[in-house]
Amino acid sequence: MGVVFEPKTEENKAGLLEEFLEKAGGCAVIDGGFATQLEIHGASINDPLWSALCLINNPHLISKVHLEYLEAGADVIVTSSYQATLPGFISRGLSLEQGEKLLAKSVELATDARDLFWETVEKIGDHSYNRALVAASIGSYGAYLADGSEYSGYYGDDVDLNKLKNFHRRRLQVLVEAGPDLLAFETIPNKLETQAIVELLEEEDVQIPSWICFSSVDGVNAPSGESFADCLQVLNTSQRVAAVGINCAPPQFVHSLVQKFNELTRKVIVVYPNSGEIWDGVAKRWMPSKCFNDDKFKVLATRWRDSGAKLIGGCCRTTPSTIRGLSKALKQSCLASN
Ligand SMILES: C[S+](C)CC[C@H](N)C(=O)O
Ligand SMILES: N[C@@H](CCS)C(=O)O
Ligand SMILES: [Zn+2]
Repeated sequence: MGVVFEPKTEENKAGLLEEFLEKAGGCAVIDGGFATQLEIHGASINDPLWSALCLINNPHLISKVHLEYLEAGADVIVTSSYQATLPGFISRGLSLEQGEKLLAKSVELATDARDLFWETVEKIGDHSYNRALVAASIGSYGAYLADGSEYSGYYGDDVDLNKLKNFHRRRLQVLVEAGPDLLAFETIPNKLETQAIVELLEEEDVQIPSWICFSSVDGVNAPSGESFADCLQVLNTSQRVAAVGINCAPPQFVHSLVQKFNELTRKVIVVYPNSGEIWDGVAKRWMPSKCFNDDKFKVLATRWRDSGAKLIGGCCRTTPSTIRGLSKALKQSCLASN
């Protein structure tokens, strides 16, 4: 029988992630590529809103994908809000209020799927699932720009700390209000945005634990070329950041980055790389590169776990099948080491 995790009150949310990990046996599984699985089901997301387009025109598909990842063994599911932004929705002719409702809906779709799935498996009795946590996705400013800059870290000379804080503020408030268990800042590419997030979490007195994940294109530094030592120094000062790591970078970079992060932080380390394909921000498609199939991904994942990562999943171009294999491998290795 898996872990049943009691909902937390405002005052004791801070330790939620650590407690969850402990009860789950030391490591937990995150879901896989969300937009990828929407596309596999036929969603057309070649749009400035990318996967968030489905919040407008296909919310049922979002629920279906959440359920598929839960069934595959995800302990944490990430909402469909990666590229859901208020300016993005407004530029499609939606009102501010409609945009805010869509953001809240992204959390509601995930929590409803989690609750429905849990109700179903509880009836089975003997199962190995944990009651999943819902992490609200907050994509970087570069994701909103839809120009590939989440992989370059170059936002232009007119983008300063205040502009980034103002970009993130209202969406953060609305997502927090919707009541997810965690906040997942994804594909952060530079130190300036890291600073903006840390300051914003403080200014908004956010009680929900966050993870902050960077992309990486060289396997050594943040995409901007700034060192992870510099970026993590900013994060280490924040009590509100529970976990730090890497998402949507190629799998072959992850092992050495986990080792590096072990030296740079005492926070939980989270990794969910993509399949190894490279995003072409101009052509807006994934280019084949050193791709990792599910079997290779699974083997690497146990290595990431052995080197200290405690939250492990997949990002773009990974699927429920990737997560199923990874979940089996990690849960076996968690049990073996406990
Ligand atoms: C994680 S990337 C593949 C998301 C899509 C990108 N921000 C774009 O809109 O082009
Ligand atoms: N949570 C997002 C991240 C894109 S990089 C997704 O899986 O689609
Ligand atoms: Zn990704």
